[in-house]
Amino acid sequence: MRQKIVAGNWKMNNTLDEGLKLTSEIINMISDEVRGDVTVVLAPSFVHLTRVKSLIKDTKKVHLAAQNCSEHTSGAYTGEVSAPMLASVGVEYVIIGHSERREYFNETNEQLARKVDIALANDLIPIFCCGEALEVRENGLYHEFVCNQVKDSLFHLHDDQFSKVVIAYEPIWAIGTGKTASSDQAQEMHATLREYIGERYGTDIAEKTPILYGGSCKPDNAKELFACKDVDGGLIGGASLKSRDFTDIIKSF
Ligand SMILES: O=C(CO)COP(=O)(O)O
Repeated sequence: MRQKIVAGNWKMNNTLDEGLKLTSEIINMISDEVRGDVTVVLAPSFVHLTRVKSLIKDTKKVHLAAQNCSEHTSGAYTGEVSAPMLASVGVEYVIIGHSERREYFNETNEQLARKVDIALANDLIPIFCCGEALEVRENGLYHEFVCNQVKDSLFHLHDDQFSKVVIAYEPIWAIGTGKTASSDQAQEMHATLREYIGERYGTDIAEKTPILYGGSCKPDNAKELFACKDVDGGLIGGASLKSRDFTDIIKSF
């Protein structure tokens, strides 16, 4: 059985008080009712990581992610946050290659490959994001586009390294637009990715790789998306900022 994961990407939202309140509400709401095999991950901003960590550290169900890390280990990179720094405050996962980082901060597949390496070297689990823009979807070349993102940033990894990676398929046209991919569209892309991973790493590893869906995932569509054979959970943006919506999504499994 593949690991099921629901991760909340808070992006650049929430003051400290708001983030702590949201975290406490989520902890309380999921206490008894969430399936044991669902891993819940919260990705607050860097400045809130340590405080959120102190709230979640006694629960086994909620884990901590950062939204990004530097491709460098240390040094004169003003404003950057390194993977060793994240590991040292108890972060377990790191989102790498979100489409907003690719678009607004010009992150390239090659740079993301270096971030993945440095995350793994520091025992952080990369949640590697991929996904196509609307024009790529419409010109029909989205399979090649998304598979190339995965190849260029991940396929240099050895089997044991790749086995630690979580993938998030987030079609850009569905992010924050309210226009989710249909369950058929999500399943099709997830199955393509799994097959492509299988060609490189073999069926065993491909079958164990969690592939999350992201893009306007909400309580009213999560059940249908999560029921797809190759959808192993979600990377949730807007709906992760409301405790009720986020926990309803978690309970959709
Ligand atoms: O980008 C996302 C998660 O990383 C998805 O955002 P929305 O759920 O707001 O569409």
